[in-house]
Amino acid sequence: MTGPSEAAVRTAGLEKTYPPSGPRPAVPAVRGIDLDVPRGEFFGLLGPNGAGKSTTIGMLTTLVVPTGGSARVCGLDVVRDAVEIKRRIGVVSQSNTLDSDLTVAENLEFRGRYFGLTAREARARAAELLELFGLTEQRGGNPFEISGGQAKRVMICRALMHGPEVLFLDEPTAGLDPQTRTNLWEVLRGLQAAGQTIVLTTHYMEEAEALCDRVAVVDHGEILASGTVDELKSGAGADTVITVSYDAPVPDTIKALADREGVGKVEINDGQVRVFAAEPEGLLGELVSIGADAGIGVTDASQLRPSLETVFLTLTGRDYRE
Ligand SMILES: Nc1ncnc2c1ncn2[C@@H]1O[C@H](COP(=O)(O)OP(=O)(O)OP(=O)(O)O)[C@@H](O)[C@H]1O
Repeated sequence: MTGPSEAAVRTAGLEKTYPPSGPRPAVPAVRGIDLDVPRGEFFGLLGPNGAGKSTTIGMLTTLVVPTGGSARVCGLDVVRDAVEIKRRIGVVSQSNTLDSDLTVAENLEFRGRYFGLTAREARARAAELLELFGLTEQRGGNPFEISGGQAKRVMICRALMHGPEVLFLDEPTAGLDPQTRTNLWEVLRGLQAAGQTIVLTTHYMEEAEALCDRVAVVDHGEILASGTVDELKSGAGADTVITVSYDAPVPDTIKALADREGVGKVEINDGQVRVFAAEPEGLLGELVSIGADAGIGVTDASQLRPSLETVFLTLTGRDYRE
């Protein structure tokens, strides 16, 4: 039933609606998503807080029961074959779930024993992973007395103890400082280069751009777009986004910019104008002069080069805020 040719993850119309609780109505957190992640891929679910990423990963890792659609991981059904899936995957959650009663190395060895390694095998595997992740010095330490980045690396080691086919990471670098974040990116790149299939969630655009072969942009429980970062950038049509805020309502002449070659669309919202353009040269200056001619001042201006951020803006019309 399962084999190397099976996709690592495949979902069809996957849904989760949390039931109502007291005065709170039901929450449709995930509203029919289709994913197809081949083995060996580094796949990212990217979206703002509350988009439904954790709920999706919760269903894929069998912790959250879907209310609709289907999901298969390593060819197995997340509801029917939950026990077998747990043996095949590694999961790294957002918060530190290491056991404070055990040392760093014991946390790993304990996990190895749980998955059927002998004591000797578990010790050897733990030592090997700690070495690989530059954690040998911390092996005897308490997992709550090491840095956040080190604790995250220990959690990744623990998730790798039984050689999982797919590694799931929920917001692996949330709360880490930029230097620690890029160090962790290196670790994850190394894992993928060694053949590990990785699925991560992130709300950091640059993280998805830096790591993922393919990305699904999620918002309000739905996939807005998916593909490689380059496909998304060209597919969404937002090459460069210029945003200018004025101190008064803008003149109608600004709308005429939309007729210009190389300009996709012009959005006007109160005193803010946003121009989506494939050929942005000179546009920013022009937006400032149009304001000056009409006697209104510019309070803020920015020009975003093509990125996942501009893709999000194009797809949702909203700023992507971390
Ligand atoms: N156990 C739960 N019961 C009810 N609602 C929930 C539950 N878990 C999540 N939600 C709601 O479901 C929606 C999606 O949440 P989810 O945590 O999946 O999003 P997310 O994209 O992972 O965001 P974050 O990164 O902030 O966790 C949100 O509106 C959230 O409040």
